[in-house]
Amino acid sequence: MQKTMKNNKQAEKLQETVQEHAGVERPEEAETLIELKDLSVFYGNNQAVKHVNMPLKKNKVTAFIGPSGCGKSTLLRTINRMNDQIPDAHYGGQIMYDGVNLLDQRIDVVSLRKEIGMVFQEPNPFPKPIKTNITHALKFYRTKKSEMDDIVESALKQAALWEEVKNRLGSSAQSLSGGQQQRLCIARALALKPQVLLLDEPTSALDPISSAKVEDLIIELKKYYTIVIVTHNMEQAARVSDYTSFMYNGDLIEFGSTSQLFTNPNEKRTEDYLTGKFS
Ligand SMILES: Nc1ncnc2c1ncn2[C@@H]1O[C@H](COP(=O)(O)OP(=O)(O)OP(=O)(O)O)[C@@H](O)[C@H]1O
Repeated sequence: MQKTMKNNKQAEKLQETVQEHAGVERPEEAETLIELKDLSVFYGNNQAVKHVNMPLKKNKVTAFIGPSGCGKSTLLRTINRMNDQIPDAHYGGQIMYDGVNLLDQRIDVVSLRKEIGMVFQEPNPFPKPIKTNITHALKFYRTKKSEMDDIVESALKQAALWEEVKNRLGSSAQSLSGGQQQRLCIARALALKPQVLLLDEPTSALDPISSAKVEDLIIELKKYYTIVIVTHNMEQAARVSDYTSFMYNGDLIEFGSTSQLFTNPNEKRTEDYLTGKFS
């Protein structure tokens, strides 16, 4: 018999949000783009992620939630091998994408990061003109000069920033607001035509209005991209994600559709976290 979450204010609010926003699709009904298989991540002897099995669904938003230090960002950064930059980081298991294990040492990580782009917590545009922020990386991929303007316009339009910056593309990116800078960082990733966008707490440094714009953008972008987001904000996870993974102490405790996980979790620890019994 299914259990329902004991009522408290936080749980009730989350349930309302999820009912308003989330679809009812079940994981087995959606196409898997990336499969994490028995994935472990270590920093030296410290195992930050423990034997995680999880699908990432195509053209869906998956949220990673859980208390601080549970391994969300580590898991996210492993997907496009950003953790390779940490000297004693190492992995076990597989990340299967298009028949290839992304953890294979023969993988070209520069091409991988083009395919699987990342946006960080703090907006980090280059201290250069807005346009250069988009074109800079394109040069490494031999993009023709004649195509640059079209790519800049299309990336900024997709990131819902074009109207705000089209008349000042030569101005410094640092003249933009925090929220605009974050959308510029999203545009910079989109210009490389990725399949997947990894977002590491993309709104935590933003004011509520800018956060809402980025959330609207995420919902719009999933038509074209597969998105994974780490967030501490449960309301945000309930608003933007189709699937949610709850992590605790390096373990994946529960993965499911956001509507199921937020309204009817299978695991007691998920319920306790969602009802604020620990944070
Ligand atoms: N660069 C690093 N070197 C060594 N250990 C690290 C490093 N980054 C993270 N860790 C450790 O890995 C574990 C998981 O950290 P991680 O940042 O992935 O968790 P998180 O859930 O994203 O936390 P938060 O919500 O606070 O950002 C923690 O024990 C952390 O101390």
